[in-house]
Amino acid sequence: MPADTRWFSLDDIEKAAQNTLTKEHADFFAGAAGDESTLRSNRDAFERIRLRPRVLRDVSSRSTGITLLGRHLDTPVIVSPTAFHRLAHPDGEIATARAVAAANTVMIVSMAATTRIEAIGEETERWLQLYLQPDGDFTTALVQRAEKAGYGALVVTVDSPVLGRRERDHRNGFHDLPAGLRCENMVDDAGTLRSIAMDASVTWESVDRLRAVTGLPVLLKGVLHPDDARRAVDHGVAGIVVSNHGGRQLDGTVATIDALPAIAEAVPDGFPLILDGGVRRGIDVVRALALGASAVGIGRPVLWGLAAGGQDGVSQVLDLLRTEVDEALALCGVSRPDHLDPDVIWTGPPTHRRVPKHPGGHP
Ligand SMILES: Cc1cc2nc3c(=O)[nH]c(=O)nc-3n(C[C@H](O)[C@H](O)[C@H](O)COP(=O)(O)O)c2cc1C
Ligand SMILES: O=C(O)C(=O)c1ccccc1
Repeated sequence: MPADTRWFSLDDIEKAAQNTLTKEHADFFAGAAGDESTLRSNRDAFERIRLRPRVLRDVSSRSTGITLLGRHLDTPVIVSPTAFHRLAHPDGEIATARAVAAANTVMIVSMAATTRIEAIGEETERWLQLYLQPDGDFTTALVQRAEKAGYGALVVTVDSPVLGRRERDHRNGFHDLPAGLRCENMVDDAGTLRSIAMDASVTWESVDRLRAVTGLPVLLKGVLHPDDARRAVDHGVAGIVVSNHGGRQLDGTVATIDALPAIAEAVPDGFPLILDGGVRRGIDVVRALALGASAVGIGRPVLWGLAAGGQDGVSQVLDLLRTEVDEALALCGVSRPDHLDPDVIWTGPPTHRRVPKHPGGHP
């Protein structure tokens, strides 16, 4: 990275990342399923929600810290699980974990990581994302490794009975990792590399079976329906990630920020709810927390940070967002994330018409 490069927004970092990636890898990171309409609506829905700040409230003493699953974090932004970090940068998941440790937040490590889970940031609070495999013994063995390595929770992705059709990848013929990279945690005891199966037969009983073999808290990722959120609570789940997988699974799903209020209504007060999908600004974090999220996750911006600048790039992504959250809180007249509530959201008639950004992003 040239020393004079300065990034002022996640948008800048996305642009910088594009210059370091091949088209097929950039498309793999950026792309989504079908017409990519969910990918766009995650952003549009945030923009539609307008804020109604309060004034004259002495916000000179502020914090962006939160408590999530009993841990204090310095920022309400955590890292959602994304595959293949070494495709973005040679330091891969290890660089991400170091940046996450420096920001004192949580990294959800993907089952499709290109680094062994034991080698990823012992200094970091990390949770392991799982696709429940048809071979339950394989899943259990991986869970035991995560326990031994000090992972703090398991995050089961439940929006993927089959993989979404990402047409960019099909057009580009992107099906495999390049030579030298592989899903390191899919190597079994016999040394054989397995592929990650999307198991269409998983049910609530599969979640119960996982809970029975681990003492770790289990969260579900990919819930959009309030009845599923209620059911998750009934099944003893420790938290929910309200997610549409960044639009990469079922195209046409509701934007996550639009799905959130009904889910927040369905679960007990204080139940951990993490929202991801389209979070790009501090004001998006404020919108999500005001509407009932305990924290938010970011997916693609972490990959852009990695691609643009390795560990330092991911640090810049997390630092920019934390700074923006702090400023947005102040400007809303709120001194801490847990003081946000729906009162800060405009509920009158729509006031916003989406205006395309000026080409290049500058007026
Ligand atoms: C390149 C890429 C890989 C992903 N890999 C996984 C994965 O392995 N497991 C998973 O549960 N979600 C995965 N996701 C979804 C993210 O966890 C997250 O839900 C989504 O990216 C959030 O939206 P955002 O990218 O707009 O922030 C992936 C997303 C992207 C963009
Ligand atoms: O979940 C995803 O979106 C994803 O891209 C992925 C990639 C490889 C294995 C599993 C999931």
